[in-house]
Amino acid sequence: MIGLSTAAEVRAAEDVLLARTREGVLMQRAATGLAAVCLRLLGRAHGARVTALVGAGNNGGDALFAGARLAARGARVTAVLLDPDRAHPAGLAALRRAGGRVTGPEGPDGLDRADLVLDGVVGTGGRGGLRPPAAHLAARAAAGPGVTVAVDVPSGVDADTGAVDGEAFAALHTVTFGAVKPGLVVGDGRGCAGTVHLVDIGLGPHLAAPRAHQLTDADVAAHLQPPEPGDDKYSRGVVGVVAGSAVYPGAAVLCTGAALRTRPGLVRYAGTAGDGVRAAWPEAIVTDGRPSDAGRVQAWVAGPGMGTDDDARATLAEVLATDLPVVVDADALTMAAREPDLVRDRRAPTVLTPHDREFARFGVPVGADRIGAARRLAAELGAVVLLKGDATVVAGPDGTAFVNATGTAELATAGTGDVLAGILGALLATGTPPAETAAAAAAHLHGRTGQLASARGPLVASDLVRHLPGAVGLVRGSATGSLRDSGA
Ligand SMILES: NC(=O)C1=CN([C@@H]2O[C@H](COP(=O)(O)OP(=O)(O)OC[C@H]3O[C@@H](n4cnc5c(N)ncnc54)[C@H](O)[C@@H]3O)[C@@H](O)[C@H]2O)[C@@H](O)CC1
Ligand SMILES: Nc1ncnc2c1ncn2[C@@H]1O[C@H](COP(=O)(O)OP(=O)(O)O)[C@@H](O)[C@H]1O
Ligand SMILES: [K+]
Repeated sequence: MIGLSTAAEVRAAEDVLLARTREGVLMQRAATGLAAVCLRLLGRAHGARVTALVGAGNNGGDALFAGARLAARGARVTAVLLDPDRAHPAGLAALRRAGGRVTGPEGPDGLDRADLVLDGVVGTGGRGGLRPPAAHLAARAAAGPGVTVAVDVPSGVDADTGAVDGEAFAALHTVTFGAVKPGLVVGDGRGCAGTVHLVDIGLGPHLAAPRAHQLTDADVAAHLQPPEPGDDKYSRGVVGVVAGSAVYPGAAVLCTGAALRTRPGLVRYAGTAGDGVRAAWPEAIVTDGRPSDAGRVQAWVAGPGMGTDDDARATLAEVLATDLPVVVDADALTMAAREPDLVRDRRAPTVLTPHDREFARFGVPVGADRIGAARRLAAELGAVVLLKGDATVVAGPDGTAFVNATGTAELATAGTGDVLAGILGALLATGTPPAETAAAAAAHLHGRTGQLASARGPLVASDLVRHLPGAVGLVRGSATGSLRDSGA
């Protein structure tokens, strides 16, 4: 798991370490790591043109020291000081000693010819969007030829939430120190950060346990283990699906198929799309009756394509009245938003899977802080909230959060959400991981499946179902690979 630490958590750990190390040691560690990534990106130092945008705080200090290291190896470095009187004095002296050039915000900045642009305007000390001279330089850097590299956090991005209030630096790479900040992987900040490189500056032992994480293939593989000799179809988790309708059988077919393809134990379907499900998935056990006619299950998936009429409402209420985990998706979300007590009164885990418009039906729009929004609704309803999007966020009622690290924009097509609901049902039915972890694992697997299914071109939702076994194998396989890589 990759921990996501807030700016305050990083600062607290830095304070402990600063008191125990010689002055400037942490900044040197940061600048050394930063310069090493820049060298890798440049491929050579000698003759490379580097422009560093330098603000008045320690973030600017990192950029100046890294610039000094690059200049010492023969790079032609220009530091653009946004506030010349307040630039980090030791960093500035180091850059000058190494032969770097220094100019002001209106001076010859070299942005039109740079091979690499360092953004050291602001880091974790930043508030709000970039102000005029910095905003103008950031826009020129984005339009210019240089590889854009943000120091710690792209300037203008809120490190904790990923919110961008106004202008921000658009980086192709972000070199971040001590811990990955949530704002680099979620919301608008994710788009500004590009590829994130983590530099270890020794904060690890002093960091508070993070309240947000990203799962890796290895984490998810632990929930996708192959069956053992003693397993039977029941022990692998029995999923119940209430979805689709006679008019719209597609959602039921996709959801049932996804549950079967994730963990082929047993899937029971109850509803009015039974004929479609029977035709597509002879493996499923289908009843045209109510959920209580379906037989015993270990988790329910409710909602995709089921409608919101009185009959659908009664079906949803029946499922929610059980003491089993329930995925509340699509039409079931619309009904739950009308009657939140249906969810609030439950004791068994409930996972709500809204996209932004469905989320807003619960009263407040998502806004720029996606983790905060998911946490708020999760706490209010005592449920797990899986907020779909470019980087899907999962939050539990206790504030535990996950940001998904897999996926592709090719998933923005009808029916892919129905597939996610089916995957999630399959993972919940075994009852082993906590519901928020199961939800995060489902989002991870769904994203990997999207990547696999779109490797050669656009995907439709049924392609996802077809590629699920391959994606499960891929996640299991790369987990084994990463264990080997680490020498375990
Ligand atoms: N504390 C430490 O020991 C370490 C800090 N490090 C670096 O220090 C950074 C934090 O440094 P600081 O706390 O000095 O703060 P920053 O350097 O992030 O920002 C503070 C400065 O930015 C200005 N500013 C704030 N918002 C702005 C905006 N929207 N537009 C333009 N200017 C704005 C402020 O007026 C202030 O001068 C980290 O992000 C990291 O890069 C690293 O060197 C590692 C060690
Ligand atoms: N731009 C995007 N980038 C990555 N994933 C996306 C993007 N847009 C949508 N997705 C993913 O695709 C799925 C869409 O689900 P949903 O909106 O419920 O679709 P539907 O209701 O048609 O099934 C979600 O898992 C979401 O995270
Ligand atoms: K920065």
